[in-house]
Amino acid sequence: CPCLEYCCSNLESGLLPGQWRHNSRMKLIDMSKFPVERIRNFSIIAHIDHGKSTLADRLLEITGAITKTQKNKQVLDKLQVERERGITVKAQTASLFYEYENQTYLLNLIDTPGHVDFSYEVSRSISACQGVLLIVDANQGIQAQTVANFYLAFEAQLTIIPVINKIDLKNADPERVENQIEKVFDIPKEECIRISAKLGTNVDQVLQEVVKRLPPPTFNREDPFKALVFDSNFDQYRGVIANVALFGGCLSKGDRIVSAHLGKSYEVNELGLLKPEELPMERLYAGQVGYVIAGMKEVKEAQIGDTLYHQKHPVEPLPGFKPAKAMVFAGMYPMDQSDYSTLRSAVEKLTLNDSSVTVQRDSSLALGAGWRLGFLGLLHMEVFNQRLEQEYNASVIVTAPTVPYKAILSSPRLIKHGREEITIVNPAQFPDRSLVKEYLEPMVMGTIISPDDYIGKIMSVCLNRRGIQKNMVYIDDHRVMMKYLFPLNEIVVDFYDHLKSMSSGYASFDYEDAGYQAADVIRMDILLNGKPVEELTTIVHRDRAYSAGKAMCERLQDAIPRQMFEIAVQAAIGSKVIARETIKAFRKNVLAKCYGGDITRKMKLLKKQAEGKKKMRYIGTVQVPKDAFINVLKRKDK
Ligand SMILES: Nc1nc2c(ncn2[C@@H]2O[C@H](COP(=O)(O)OP(=O)(O)OP(=O)(O)O)[C@@H](O)[C@H]2O)c(=O)[nH]1
Repeated sequence: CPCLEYCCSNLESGLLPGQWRHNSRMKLIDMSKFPVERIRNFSIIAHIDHGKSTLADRLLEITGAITKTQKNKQVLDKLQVERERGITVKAQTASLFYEYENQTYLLNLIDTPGHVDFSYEVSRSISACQGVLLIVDANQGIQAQTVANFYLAFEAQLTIIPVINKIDLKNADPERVENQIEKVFDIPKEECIRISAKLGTNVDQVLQEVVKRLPPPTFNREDPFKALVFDSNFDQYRGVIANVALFGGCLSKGDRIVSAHLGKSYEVNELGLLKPEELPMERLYAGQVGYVIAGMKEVKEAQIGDTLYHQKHPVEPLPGFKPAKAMVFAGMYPMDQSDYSTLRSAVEKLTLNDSSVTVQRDSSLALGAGWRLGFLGLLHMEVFNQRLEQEYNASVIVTAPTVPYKAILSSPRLIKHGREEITIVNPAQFPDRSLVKEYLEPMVMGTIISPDDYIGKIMSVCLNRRGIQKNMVYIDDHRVMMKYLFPLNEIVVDFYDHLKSMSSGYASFDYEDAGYQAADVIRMDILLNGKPVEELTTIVHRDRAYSAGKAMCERLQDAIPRQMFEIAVQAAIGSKVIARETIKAFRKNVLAKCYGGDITRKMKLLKKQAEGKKKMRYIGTVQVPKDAFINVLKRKDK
C-alpha cells in the first residue's frame, strides 16, 4: 500500500509493533491504543448490479488503500469468474483508515454479492457489522433483492444508510427512488445520500455519514477474547484462513484458541487486518475485523458462525448461523473416467473454499463414478462449475438439476433408524408410490417487482408455474411488488430469465425458503432408443407430466446431434410411454454410384445399409452433449 506503512521490526522508522504510519500526514497510529469508539463495521448491500463493488473501489481510493488507476476496477471481486461475469460471488473485507475532523477512524467494510443465490454470504457478513449501506440504483429504483437485503439488515437491528447511486445516468430519478424508500422501508427520504460511485460524486459524504450515523461496536478489550468466524477460505500452503470479528478481548500471535463447535485447540500462527490483502499484525483487538491462521487443515474446522475463544478463558458461544440450505442438487461426473481422482481433488479443494456446497458420492451406469452436489441455486451451480474448469482445469458433465423432494414412507421395511421421512436428492432414487404415504415438495415465497405495464403477462407466467398470489402492492405510481408462493421446482431453472425477457429487463425476482407442501408428483424417465437414461430422469407434477414429457422430448431432439443411426427419444411414466420424438439418422446415399441399372441391385444396397444401421442402433451409444442436461429443463413460457 503506498500510503500506509506497517512496522514490526523496522527500528529506523521509530514504530513499535502494531503501529501504523500514515505517510501523507506522518501520523502514527498505535493500534493497541486505538479506541473502539472510532471503529465502524459496515456492509454494502444492494440488488445485483446497483454498484456495490464500484462504490467499494471509490471508498478504497479515497482512504488511500488503493491507487486510482484504470486497472483498479472492482478490486474486491478477485475471482476470475467474478471478473468475467461482472458479479460478486464471495463477500470481501477491507479495513480502511479515514480521517474525519482530525480524528482517525478504522472502517471495516464488507462488500457482499447481490444475487439471490449468494444471499447467505450477505446474512453472514452483516452479523459482523453494526450498520449497512443500502445501495439503490437511481434509474431502476427498489428491486427484489433490495427488499430482501433490507430485511436481513433490519431484522439484525442494524443501522441502515440508504444510498442512491448512479445519479449521473440520463434517466436517473433520485426523487422517485427516495419516495419509494420512504414508502417501502419507512426511512425518511432526507436520510438518503445521492451519489455517483462511477464518477465519485458525494462518495466522501458517504464516509462522513458512516462515521456520524453508524454506532461503534460496543465490545470491551478487557473482556475475555471472543470472536465470530463469519467467513473462511482455504489456502493450499497455509491452510484455513478464517475471517473473524472480535466481539471481546484481544488476540495475539502464539495464543492458544479453541473453536467452540469442535472443541479443538489451535495455536495462532498469523493474524492481521484485510486491506483488502492480508496484512499481518501482532494483535487484533475487540471491535476489529481481521483474519486468523491457526493451523486448521479443513474449512470444517473453522465452521462459519463458529466462536473462537482463549483456551484458558472459555466463553458462552455466539448464536452463529443457520447452516446454508441446498436448494438444487445435480450429479457431477468427469468427462473421462480416468480423470476421476484429479476431479475429486479439485472438488475437495473448491468445497473447502465454498462450504455452502454439499457433496455426496454417487455413481451412474452411463457416466461412471461421480458426486451429487447440493447448491444454493442454479447460478451458484454454474459458478462452481466454471470455477472448477478455470481454477482447476477440470472438465465435467453436470446432470439435470433437481430440487430436494421429501417422501413420508408407509412401508416399515424402508424405515431405517426410525426415520419415516426421506429426502430425495436424486430422482433416480424416487421411491415408488406403493411405499409412500405422501410426497412433499419444497416451496418458496417469491417477490417480484415490476412496472405495472407487465402485470398481466407476469401473472399468467406465475400461474403457469403453479404460483399462488399472496399479495400485491404499489411501491410508487407505476411499480408493483407481488408476492407469490411457488413450488421451488417451477422457478429454479429459468423463471428469472423469462421474467426478465417478458418485462424487457425491468422485473426483478427474489425468493426465500417457505418450507414443504404435499404434492402429487411422479417420476418421469427419458429413454433413448428404449434405454432409460438415469441422468435425465425428472420428478414432475402429475398434471404436468404429459406436457413436460412432450416438451423434454422436443428439446432433446434439438439438443442431441443427428448420428449415424435413428434415435427414438421417449418420455415414460412407469412402463407407459407418454411422448416420443425421433432424431433422424444421417443417411448415406448408397445409390449415388448407381446410374440407372437394375432395381434389384439398388434394393440389395439399401437392405445392406438398413441392416448396418440396425446394428449400430443396437451397439451404438447415443452421444449426448454435456449442456443438454440443463438445456432440456429450460422451457418456453407462452
Ligand atoms: N453510470 C454509472 N454506472 C455505475 C455507477 N456505479 C456502478 N456503475 C456500473 O454499474 C455496473 C455494476 O456495478 P457493480 O459495482 O459491479 O455492481 P454490484 O452491485 O457490485 O454487482 P454485483 O456484485 O454483481 O451484485 C458496472 O458496469 C458499473 O460500472 C454509477 O454511479 N454510474
